[in-house]
Amino acid sequence: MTETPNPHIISTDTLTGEMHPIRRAVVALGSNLGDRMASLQGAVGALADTPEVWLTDVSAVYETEPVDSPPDAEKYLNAVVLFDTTLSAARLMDRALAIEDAYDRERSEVRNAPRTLDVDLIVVGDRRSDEDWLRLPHPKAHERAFVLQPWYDLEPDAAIPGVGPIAELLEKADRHGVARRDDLTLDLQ
Ligand SMILES: Nc1ncnc2c1ncn2[C@@H]1O[C@H](COP(=O)(O)OP(=O)(O)OP(=O)(O)O)[C@@H](O)[C@H]1O
Ligand SMILES: Nc1nc2c(c(=O)[nH]1)N=C(CO)CN2
Repeated sequence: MTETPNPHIISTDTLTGEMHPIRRAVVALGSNLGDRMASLQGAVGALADTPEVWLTDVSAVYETEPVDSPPDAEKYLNAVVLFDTTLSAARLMDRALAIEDAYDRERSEVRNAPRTLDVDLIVVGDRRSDEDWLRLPHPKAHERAFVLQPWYDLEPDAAIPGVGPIAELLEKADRHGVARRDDLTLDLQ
């Protein structure tokens, strides 16, 4: 793992010249197709290798019943990754999509079709966005136990900006079918 930088660092985007302060980000990973652990670990490694991204923590792995999915969908493995970054949310979104593509993610017309890898941006500092290509905070994170539970394990006092503390959200969420797999672990790298 790379060392977390001084929190007062501000980086200048080499293309746009924009200045970005360092921000905390939470990314949720999911896989229910192929070698699920290999995809999740690959995504953690790819995030760790991203310039201007400094991983701070990776959660336990949870095996979860598919939510809002086709009837034959297999169980997911889910985890969350926490990091500091000076990248803009737009660049993080590009990076998330590129990491999914690197793990053979197919984009199907079927809603919530099985996928080798899903990389969702949950929060990026207090950035808000309501564009189709970038919604922040993630519009479904507040009701998804497969996101809230692994995040809560790492940061019980965290909150989703503009929504509320994750401890309260988790109490209201349906935790059925969300099982911690202590036999599976992801390396921070
Ligand atoms: N916070 C976000 N995280 C990830 N993708 C996002 C986000 N906001 C918008 N998107 C857009 O959503 C598209 C990816 O949708 P995808 O098919 O992966 O959604 P999904 O993961 O199936 O659904 P869900 O949003 O329910 O998790 C991308 O084009 C991406 O730009
Ligand atoms: N358990 C679980 N269910 C899901 C998941 C997921 O990651 N885990 N992702 C989905 C689409 O993003 C739809 N349903």
